[in-house]
Order: sequence, then structure tokens, then C-alpha cells
Amino acid sequence: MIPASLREQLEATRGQRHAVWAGRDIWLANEAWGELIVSLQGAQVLHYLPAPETGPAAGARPAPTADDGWLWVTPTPQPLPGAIRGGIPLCWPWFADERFADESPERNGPLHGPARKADWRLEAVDEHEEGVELHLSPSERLHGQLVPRAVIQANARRLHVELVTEHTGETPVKLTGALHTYFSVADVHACRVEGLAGARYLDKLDGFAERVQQGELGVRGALDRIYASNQAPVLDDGRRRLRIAKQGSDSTVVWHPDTALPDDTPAEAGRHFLCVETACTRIDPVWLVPGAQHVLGTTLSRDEDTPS
Ligand SMILES: O=P(O)(O)OC[C@H]1O[C@@H](O)[C@H](O)[C@@H](O)[C@@H]1O
Repeated sequence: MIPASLREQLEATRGQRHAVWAGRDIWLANEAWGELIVSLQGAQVLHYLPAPETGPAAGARPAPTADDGWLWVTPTPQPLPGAIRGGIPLCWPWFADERFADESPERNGPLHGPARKADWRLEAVDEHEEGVELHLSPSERLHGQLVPRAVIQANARRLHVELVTEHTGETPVKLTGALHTYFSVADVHACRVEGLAGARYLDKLDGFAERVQQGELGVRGALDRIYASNQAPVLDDGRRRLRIAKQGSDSTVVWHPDTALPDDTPAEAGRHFLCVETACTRIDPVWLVPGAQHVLGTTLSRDEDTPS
């Protein structure tokens, strides 16, 4: 679900174009394979909606409506230089407040790191009949030793986002981060996240107490958990099942604040998202050595696309 003002920009797009929304430069595609919007602030995917499926299997499911995008964006984003809440923010080079996890002078910035607020450059758009591939890099250096870049691929079957980190410095660096995906859901209290049963997790709402997930996760109230899991979870909101495949990630974060919503999120809109994040956190930090690279990736697809 995206704000009406963003939907209007999309309706005015045939093919691809640049525009401005909420003070940010955005890039839009409205193509035969589907729709994609990326904000150049943070290299943040704001919207993805694949073209409706055709063929016999498609008939069994309701046709998507204009509101059926897979990602959610708040209708009232905070002004610049704040980050947009929604889509897939890139948390880099640390997740949450892990800037306190060591004493490096590089770790004195904002929650979830500076990347999501920074300006990124769209360096290449590789367009082909079946979809598109975008390459983005930050306009300014964000870390003394680490250099990130983002690759976004979209087609009629999946959205793939990759955050690549290259170590160009001299000493090992601890890296955490997240693809902080805000999924659009019919009602957060009717969501199930499958694939975490039996996984160990840290409960941030209870002082990071360690627990084990009993059965599949049904979302009923506030939750903020870091699961130790490298499995692809499936998010089922009752109308759609999305598979969240991951690369280079042994943590899955599930977050929703229930009624304690942030200031930039109206109550009605706040019922319609759930964050399921592909992450590297305090339980699986990456120690990058000089010359090495790390890829944090996620691939979103309809669960039916994937053989069981
Ligand atoms: O409001 P922000 O900075 O985008 O963070 C949102 C949430 O992000 C989640 O990833 C964290 O686990 C939460 O603790 C945090 O509140």
C-alpha cells in the first residue's frame, strides 16, 4: 500500500521516469512486467507490484488491485533529512543501536546507520524485456573503510535487493545491517510468519531475553524480535503468501509496535504493515577483512512460485 500521491505519480508514468515525491528524487517504472519505485534517498525501494499472473493458476486467485503493492509506505513521511518509513530501508553499516557494540569512532551515527538518510546515485539502469536491474551508490563516502552499493532487480516474478559491502581499508571491521522491509498487509493482527518455529530469538521488548519460538509466529500485539535463522520465512496475511528468501543473513527481525506507532505513522495506516527484515545483527555480525566483500540480499516472490 502506497500513499495516493505516490500512486498518482505512478499512474502518470509510462515506461520509466524520474520525479520528485515528498522532497525526494524518485525513479519510477510502470511496465508490462509490473511497477517499481525507488527513492534515491537511501536507495530505498518504495513500491513493487508485479503484473497480474495469467494462465490457469491465476484464475484461482483474486486479480490484484492498484492497492496490492507488496510494500507499505507511510502516507505522512517526515521531512528531509529524515528517512522515509516504508518500502525497504537499507540499514548500514549497523543494525539498530549496534553502533554501541564496539568503540570504533565510525559508530557514533544514527539508529540503523547513515545509509538510509544519505543521497544515492542511480549509476545504471539495465533494462530488458523481462524486467529491470538498477545499480546505486552513495553520493558521499559513508564509512572510512567500507563502501556499499545496492543492486535492485525486478520482474514479473520477483523483487531482489542486494546490499554489497566492500572493504577497501586496512583493518578488520565489524558489520551489521538490515534490509528493513515494510510489507503491506491486510491487517497486522491477522498475519502469520512461517518458517521460524523452533528458532531461538532475542526479545527486545523484554530486555533481549532469549527464547525459543513455539510453533509458527502469529502476530497479535507489539513485537520486536531478532530470530537466529537463515531460513526463508513466508509471510501470510490471509490474502497473499510472500516468500522472503535471504542471502548472507543469519538473523530475521520481526517488528511491529502495535499502537505505540512512531509520529510519522497514522493509526489507520499503522495496521497495514509488518516488518520482516533480512538482517545481520548482534547474533551474527560479519567481521569483514581488508579486500573482502559481503552481500546481504533478499528475494521476494509469491510463495506459489516456489516448489515446496
Ligand atoms: O523507527 P526506526 O528507526 O526506523 O526503527 C524502527 C524499528 O526497527 C526495527 O528493526 C528494530 O528492531 C526496532 O527496535 C525499531 O524500533
